[in-house]
Amino acid sequence: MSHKYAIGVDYGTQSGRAVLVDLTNGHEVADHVTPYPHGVIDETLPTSGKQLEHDWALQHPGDYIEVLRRSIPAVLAQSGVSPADVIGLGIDFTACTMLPVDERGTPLCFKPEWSDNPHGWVKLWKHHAAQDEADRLNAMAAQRGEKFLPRYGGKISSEWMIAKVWQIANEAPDVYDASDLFTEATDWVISQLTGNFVRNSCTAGYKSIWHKREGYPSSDFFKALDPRLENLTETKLRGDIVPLGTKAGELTEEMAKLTGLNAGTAIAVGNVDAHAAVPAVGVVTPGKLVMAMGTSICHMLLGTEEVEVEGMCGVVEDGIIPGYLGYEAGQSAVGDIFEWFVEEAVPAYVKEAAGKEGVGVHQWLTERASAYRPGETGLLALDWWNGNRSVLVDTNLTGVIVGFSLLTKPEEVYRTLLESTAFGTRKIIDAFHHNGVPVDEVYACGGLPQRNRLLMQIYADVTNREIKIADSKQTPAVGAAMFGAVAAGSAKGGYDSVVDAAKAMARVREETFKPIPENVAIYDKLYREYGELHDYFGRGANDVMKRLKALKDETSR
Ligand SMILES: Nc1ncnc2c1ncn2[C@@H]1O[C@H](COP(=O)(O)OP(=O)(O)O)[C@@H](O)[C@H]1O
Ligand SMILES: O=C(CO)[C@H](O)[C@H](O)COP(=O)(O)O
Repeated sequence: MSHKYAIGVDYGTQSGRAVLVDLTNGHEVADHVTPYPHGVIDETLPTSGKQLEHDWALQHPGDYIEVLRRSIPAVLAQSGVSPADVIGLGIDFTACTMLPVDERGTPLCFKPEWSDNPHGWVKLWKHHAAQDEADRLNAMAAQRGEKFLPRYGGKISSEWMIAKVWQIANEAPDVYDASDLFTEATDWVISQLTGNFVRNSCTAGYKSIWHKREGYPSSDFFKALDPRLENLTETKLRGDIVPLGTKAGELTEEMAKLTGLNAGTAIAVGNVDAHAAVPAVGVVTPGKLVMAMGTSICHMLLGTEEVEVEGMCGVVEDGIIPGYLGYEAGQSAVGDIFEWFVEEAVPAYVKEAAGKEGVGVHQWLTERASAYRPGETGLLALDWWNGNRSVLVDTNLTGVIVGFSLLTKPEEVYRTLLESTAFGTRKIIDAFHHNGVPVDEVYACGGLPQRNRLLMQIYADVTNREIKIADSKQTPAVGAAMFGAVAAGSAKGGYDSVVDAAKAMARVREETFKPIPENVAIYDKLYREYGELHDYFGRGANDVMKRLKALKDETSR
């Protein structure tokens, strides 16, 4: 049998990337990135220029197809691999990134009657405008003692499906009525590739409160939330829910023309970006935390028992690797915080100096920030620029920096922001480790470990753990390709399980980041201070962040 390949497509926040992977060794033969033509839509609708409210984040579903149209032919051309040797394709996506579609699977925003209604569009994972609905859902679930709540760390996030669907029902009942299905974008793209609509158990479990043994919450619960939602799960959330690695179907003739692949190529069911990354770094057993580090961080961990951990995003049986409980936690802004600083808060002289030296602003700041020892800036920050997604689970929390003086330099602030995200990660690691889900090893993948060594050293020092780095530029995409190979199966030159695929294809670099004992000691002290601030602002001692946000909403209305 000739050499076989699979393609993985990773749909990130700002772009989609395709990787063509050699199935014998996981080698990335070719990759190609397509920035979304419409990017993240958070100010105005591209159709009419209609203004969006605060906390909205939308996407254009056509951009997802554009990624297939541009990036798949590009990797085929770059590699020279024959489409006949590409036996499978898998995708992974941000989540919960959801959209309403009609009976034919057409996104409502493609239809003239809905294109000017923001609720007809894709709500991106970081759309945070359904916080009211999430709060009411959590209060009702707690009051009724719903068994599902502890599985999600005690709180369902406003980023997830039910809060987003309920927001649509509340703010745009006509869109709600016109929607035949609400679907994760990952399942929608797969339905476009294969002509079959199936839901994957990963997003259903983590984002739509579905449980392998118990199914969705009861219709009584949904009725108590809102009578309109009573039959939601049998109607607008209907659809077979199938495990990761299942073959969703085969590439249609139409999509074969668009992508240059052969019709009939095996297509795996959709997956989530961070979850797909886990087998790609070779993690198929418990005790090993995988951090997918980019715009945000998702922390992924396998366990053998269902344990309740404060603020975790969720625990789902078979949610990452079949046979294990998959735990997820996360920080909703990490790279996004650094980007905010670079775009919005550095003085002009920094940009000029970086330009003169021919380096990016991140690199300029990082080089200077590296000259400081831990504690030397006198600064400490809370990493809540986009709310808090784990432990506190509250999108109404905001950022803080303490310790400014007239001598504070931009590179010190940048370093402090890097450190704040590492403290956020340590909170999550501690929550798991001290509650029965051990974290013995840490792995990192995603864009950040490739770009910023200082950041990775800080994470090793703050967590006091050695960090192994994925030997891949596009780890989730490689993971998605592995699932594509599993969908194809060994008879076609793929694999029969993702564990087999990981054994052959996963790769980490030889170089690791090891904690430096003197840094660990200082960061322990700073982490205690971080904990004080965290609890003071985050656990109700001082709700100033929420009052400011409410005032902002009131005055800008
Ligand atoms: N040198 C750098 N140091 C730290 N962060 C960086 C650097 N360069 C880019 N970033 C951040 O990386 C993030 C993008 O991460 P990436 O993994 O490529 O994307 P995504 O999260 O969409 O998958 C952006 O938020 C950006 O601010
Ligand atoms: O919550 C998620 C997964 O469960 C999001 O998909 C993720 O946080 C966004 O990913 P990225 O930072 O790579 O764009």
